[in-house]
Amino acid sequence: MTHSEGGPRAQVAASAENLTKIYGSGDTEVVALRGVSVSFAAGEFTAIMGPSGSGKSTLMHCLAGLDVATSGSVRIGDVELTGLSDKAMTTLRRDRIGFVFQAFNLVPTLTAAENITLPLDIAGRDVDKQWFDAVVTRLGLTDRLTHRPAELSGGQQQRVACARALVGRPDIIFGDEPTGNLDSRSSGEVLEILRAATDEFGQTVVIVTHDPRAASYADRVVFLADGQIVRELRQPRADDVFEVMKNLDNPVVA
Ligand SMILES: Nc1ncnc2c1ncn2[C@@H]1O[C@H](COP(=O)(O)OP(=O)(O)OP(=O)(O)O)[C@@H](O)[C@H]1O
Repeated sequence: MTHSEGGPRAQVAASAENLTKIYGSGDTEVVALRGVSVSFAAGEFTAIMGPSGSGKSTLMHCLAGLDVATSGSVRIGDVELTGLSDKAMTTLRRDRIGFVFQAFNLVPTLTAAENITLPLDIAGRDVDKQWFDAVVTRLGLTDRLTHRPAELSGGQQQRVACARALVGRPDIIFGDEPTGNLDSRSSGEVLEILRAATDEFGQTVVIVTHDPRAASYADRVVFLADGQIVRELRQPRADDVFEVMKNLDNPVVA
């Protein structure tokens, strides 16, 4: 098993090595990732930030097995994703990874409660009723459980997607702008529960965000610019994150 600096939290939940992603070819070629190497310690909450187009979503999608890199390798725990069959990949995603993406991907014909337990139902796993109640209560969804997505606000739909990612207690939760559509109160609730997922349940959380305040909930912020990791902050304060972002957005000033 791979270890980073040592200590009880040094187990690696996910990692990328020398990841390159090229979209298109010839005149339309876009190099989205240029040899990115990064690892995410188990039980840590990491935020990925960077200017628009810097490669954040591409990196997250490659890490989560939703997209395939042009070269380099990705591991979830000790499983190397390259070369996994579609079936093995689907099983790994289903059993070990939770997703909170901006496009909520809720099933319109199912109620909120049914959407939340859907991945567990598909996997034939039991729902831990106590944990389900705890998640739903903390996300303020208790009186919305019988509603269908169309009867919920955007923020409520996002919280249902968040509950769905948490309820199976996956090893690692990936969020692409999980608070992007939320007001500051809902946003705080989602971030608090992601924080609790790491602190209380030892899950690993990796989110992409543009919001320095959201990033300040993380243990670590990794900054991307032009497809490369250019900076990292530990125990980030929103002000410090904001300063780094300002300089990345205006590289001449940096
Ligand atoms: N499917 C695609 N085909 C071609 N180019 C793509 C594709 N997806 C992303 N890109 C390009 O790759 C680069 C990185 O995109 P990516 O979405 O990863 O950036 P991002 O940092 O997440 O941006 P944003 O903050 O605006 O969401 C951009 O130049 C983008 O235009």
